Amino acid sequence: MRHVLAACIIAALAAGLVAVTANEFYLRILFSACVYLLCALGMNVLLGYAGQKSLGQAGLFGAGAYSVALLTTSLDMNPWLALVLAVAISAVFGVLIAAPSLRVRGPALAMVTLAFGIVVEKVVTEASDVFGGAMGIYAIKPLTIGGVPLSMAQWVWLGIALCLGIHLLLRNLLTGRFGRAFLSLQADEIAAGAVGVPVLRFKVLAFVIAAATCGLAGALVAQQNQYINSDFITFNLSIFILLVVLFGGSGSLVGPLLGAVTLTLLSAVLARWSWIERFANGALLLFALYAMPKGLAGVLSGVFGKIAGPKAAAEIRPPADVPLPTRPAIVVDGPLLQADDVCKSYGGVRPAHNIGARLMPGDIHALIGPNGAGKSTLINMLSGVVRADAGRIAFLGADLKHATMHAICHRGIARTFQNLRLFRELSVLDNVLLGQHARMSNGFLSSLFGLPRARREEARARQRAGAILDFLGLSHLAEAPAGSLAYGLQRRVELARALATEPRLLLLDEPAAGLNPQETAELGDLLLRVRAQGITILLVEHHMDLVMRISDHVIVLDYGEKISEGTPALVQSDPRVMAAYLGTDVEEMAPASSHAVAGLA
Ligand SMILES: Nc1ncnc2c1ncn2[C@@H]1O[C@H](COP(=O)(O)OP(=O)(O)OP(=O)(O)O)[C@@H](O)[C@H]1O
Repeated sequence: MRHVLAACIIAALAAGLVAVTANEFYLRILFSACVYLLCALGMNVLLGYAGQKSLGQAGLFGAGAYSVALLTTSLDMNPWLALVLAVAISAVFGVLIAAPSLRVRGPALAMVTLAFGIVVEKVVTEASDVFGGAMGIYAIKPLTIGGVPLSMAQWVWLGIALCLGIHLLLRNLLTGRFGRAFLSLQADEIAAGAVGVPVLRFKVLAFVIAAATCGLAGALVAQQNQYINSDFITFNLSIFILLVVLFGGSGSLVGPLLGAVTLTLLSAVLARWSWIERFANGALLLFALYAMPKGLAGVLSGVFGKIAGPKAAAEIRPPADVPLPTRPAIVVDGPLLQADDVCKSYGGVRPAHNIGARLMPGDIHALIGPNGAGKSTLINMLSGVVRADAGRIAFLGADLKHATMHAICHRGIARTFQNLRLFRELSVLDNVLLGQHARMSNGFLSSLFGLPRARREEARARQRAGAILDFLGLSHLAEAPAGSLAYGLQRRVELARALATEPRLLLLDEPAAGLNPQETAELGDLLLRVRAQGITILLVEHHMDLVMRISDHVIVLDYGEKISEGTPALVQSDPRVMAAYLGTDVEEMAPASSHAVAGLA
């Protein structure tokens, strides 16, 4: 509520300023600040949260402006209705511009969106029959109240009200399930998919939000001026919108406001000298990128953070004996997961060849084998990170071969990664809450409007995340950035995140890698406690002492083929396993096999 109150006070002060300002020039500056703020609010979701770089926002601004122009001039539509439709049309363009983001990333995506902006600019310039070319479109209907066009002060009040409303709506969205999901895309798309975030859907959503606010800004400008031409839709505008977000602080809720107010005022001061204005904008962009990576908002929060003083160091706490939040128990008749004749090859390398496995519920299964045997590849196929070339993978009877990563997570398979894939910049709690993403049911609208359902789901997810952190002895570290922790703790946070998806099957890819003997022993105890909660585990591990101590069933791979499986004792006495580990023939190993394999531990 404090944030809402502060936003309302700022908006009321700005509105009050409008009431006492008769000067049209100042009112136009305030209106421009509102227009840029609208663009920046959506762009902040796209760039600051979802991490998608777009240089084509001018094209979306143009989509809104020309839509409202054509709807009110050619179709004589009511200006308010035209404004709403212009936003919807811009949102559709947002879907179009999002399409390339599903295939390309980083600078390549920036180039594609840049091309979109240039294409829009060229189309409206060249297609003079429709868009009026360089002459533009005149006599656009302005917004009216009771048939009377808005005065300049009323335009600014409308701009302030829209900025306030959209800011508060986006704040609802970004401080919960959706905001975390956007941030996870920016951090690591594979990890995001593994915790149940539908990566493609969320990318498109971020583009649509940015397109809608940019289109709204364009439509307002066209209606206020009652005129639009291609000079409004230049590459400079795209850069300026980007600069507003970066300079204000991308990924911060107040960043767009800080950026829009500062840069609009600066442009107004420098407007007389256009070459200085461009130079200043370029210099500020460089400055923002190099000296203030978190923008003005980052600088301010750094200053206030220092005044508040450093946080007290957290002491280590033992795990609590609390139950894990889990899915309702089901009776499984047969294996939980069954893989049959699964194959995978990369060119000449064949990490999986006709592999079959039956994972019985409630057991700890271990997948072992020498380096390069194909263990991670099998885990990747089971979790949807890579697709099997052939064979069948069935989980609780459903075929997983073509399922996406997030769908597999929704079904109840969670995983950790051989090389940690934490959301390093996010807190431990947010990492675990991301694990709850698939278990939350609040959709877009309930999150946007902060409806009771969204609040209930958030409270429930936080309570469950708290229980998981207690279970793993991490609750005292909840607010620490995950990337700041010691390696062993980071591994535990990744386990907590996987457990937060409330899996039926937990896939662990070398969870003891990099741990010291004491940490490895503690991990073993922890996994036994996880199994006791009814969660089946498949563990890839090189630490044979750990494998032999906790596993019920061991599968051995070598050169992409299953060479042995059974109880730890059975596998230990299998000469083929010893031969695979020592790189010798089976015949040579046979006499001394059981002693020798025991020696692996
Ligand atoms: N994306 C890929 N492209 C090409 N080759 C790959 C790819 N992924 C895995 N491989 C190859 O497949 C083989 C099996 O790799 P995988 O990582 O599954 O083995 P592993 O048993 O997990 O090994 P380690 O114990 O060393 O992690 C290796 O030769 C590896 O180089």
